[in-house]
Amino acid sequence: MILDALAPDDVDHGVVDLLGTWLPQRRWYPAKGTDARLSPVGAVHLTPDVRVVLVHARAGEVDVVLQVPVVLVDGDPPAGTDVAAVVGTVGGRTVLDAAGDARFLAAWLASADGPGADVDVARARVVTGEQSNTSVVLPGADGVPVGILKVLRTLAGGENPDIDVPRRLVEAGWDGVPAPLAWAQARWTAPDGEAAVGYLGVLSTFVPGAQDGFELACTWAGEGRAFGAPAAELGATVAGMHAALVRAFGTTPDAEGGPTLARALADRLAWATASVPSLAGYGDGVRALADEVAALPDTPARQRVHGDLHLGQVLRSAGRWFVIDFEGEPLAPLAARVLPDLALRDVAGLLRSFDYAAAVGGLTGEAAHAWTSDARAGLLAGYGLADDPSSTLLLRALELDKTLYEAVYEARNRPAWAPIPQAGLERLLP
Ligand SMILES: Nc1ncnc2c1ncn2[C@@H]1O[C@H](COP(=O)(O)OP(=O)(O)O)[C@@H](O)[C@H]1O
Ligand SMILES: O=P(O)(O)O[C@H]1O[C@H](CO)[C@@H](O[C@H]2O[C@H](CO)[C@@H](O)[C@H](O)[C@H]2O)[C@H](O)[C@H]1O
Repeated sequence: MILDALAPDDVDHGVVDLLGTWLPQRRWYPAKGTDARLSPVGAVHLTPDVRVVLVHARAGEVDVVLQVPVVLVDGDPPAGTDVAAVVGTVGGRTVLDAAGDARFLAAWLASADGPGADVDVARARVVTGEQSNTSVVLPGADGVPVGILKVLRTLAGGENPDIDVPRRLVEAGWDGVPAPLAWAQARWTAPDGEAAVGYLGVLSTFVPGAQDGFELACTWAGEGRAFGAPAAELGATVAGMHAALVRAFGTTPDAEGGPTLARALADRLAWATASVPSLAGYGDGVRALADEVAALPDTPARQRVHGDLHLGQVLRSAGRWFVIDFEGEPLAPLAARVLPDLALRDVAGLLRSFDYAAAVGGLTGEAAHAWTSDARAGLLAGYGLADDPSSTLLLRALELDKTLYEAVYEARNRPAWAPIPQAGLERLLP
């Protein structure tokens, strides 16, 4: 079922007036530090008291439709209401942030598609700490977590790889991804006046006792503990994911694979240099490697891939790996993120992560080299990568491509970590 957003009414306008001060305090708000213009584009009424207000936010380069679910209660907030959940008052009704509210969660589940799950919405717990969306853990009647609902904060019409790809992987019989249990889609009028249909969120199977792969690797690196064994298991998991992606989406032969990748590398260099001009110093090295790649007689067929695979996108639980977050590189346009690509791009992403884990774990010099070499060897062996010159060259080119992306990502988001991709560039282009 697709939920239709109604045209904004007085309540929606009143809610949006309150959001000017409330939104900038949310971790997921993408226009922090700006004086964004906010206007309602519509609202999905899940019940008379629960609605999802869709808000157009514009500030500089930011031009997005945000999802703000709210619950309206008559009069003052009920006793025991978390003050952080109170957005304000509209027409004598209190407006509450609904993300973790049982009334919203029950209404959402009742409107969603998919197999569903038996959960106790009264025991919901909002996950703190992540940034781009809001995740809510939903336990069963016994209090044991069953699912995790991701409320997407920035809405987009069309396919959403973070939901569509796991759905297709599960259909293809792969169990290395948390299975989507319920998903909700809405139809709204986009700010350009066109109708848009897109996902509001997804409830996925909760992975119990999950450890974030990056935190795990950093801890092991910090303890000087070799990561080769879990890395090998991760390699096997990624190989299984790639095989399932082929079953689900097929492959696209690419007779021009070498020149295509060489052009992509040159484009990446130009893109990265535009943001971080000092990267121009690596131009000759990048171009030389691109020339080698362009001359490759053939490359593997292209297929759907994860697209932004790194250790922060994998969870480890009871000796198994699970892959999450299939949305691709957040800095790339959606159209580019859903194109078939080289499966080795995902392997290269994980190789880069080992450099990060070693650095964040505090390893330097020979100790860092030994730790990453062991993890790299484990991953490649587990993945089953042929040890031939063509694969080695492709992998090096894809690692270089990712490292250029990371140099821009770190310059924009975490300048203190910029030395990590910088060291990667030195290693890849000696
Ligand atoms: N299926 C799951 N089971 C258990 N924990 C999960 C699951 N999916 C996500 N998480 C936890 O929630 C966090 C945020 O999930 P993620 O998909 O990365 O959200 P976002 O897109 O907002 O960054 C993850 O880092 C992980 O710790
Ligand atoms: O997780 P996202 O999809 O938001 O990906 C972005 O952020 C990542 C950082 O959170 C970034 O990953 C880089 O840092 C990781 C350590 O924090 C490291 O493990 C990765 O190898 C490294 O690329 C990712 O590039 C970016 O798209």
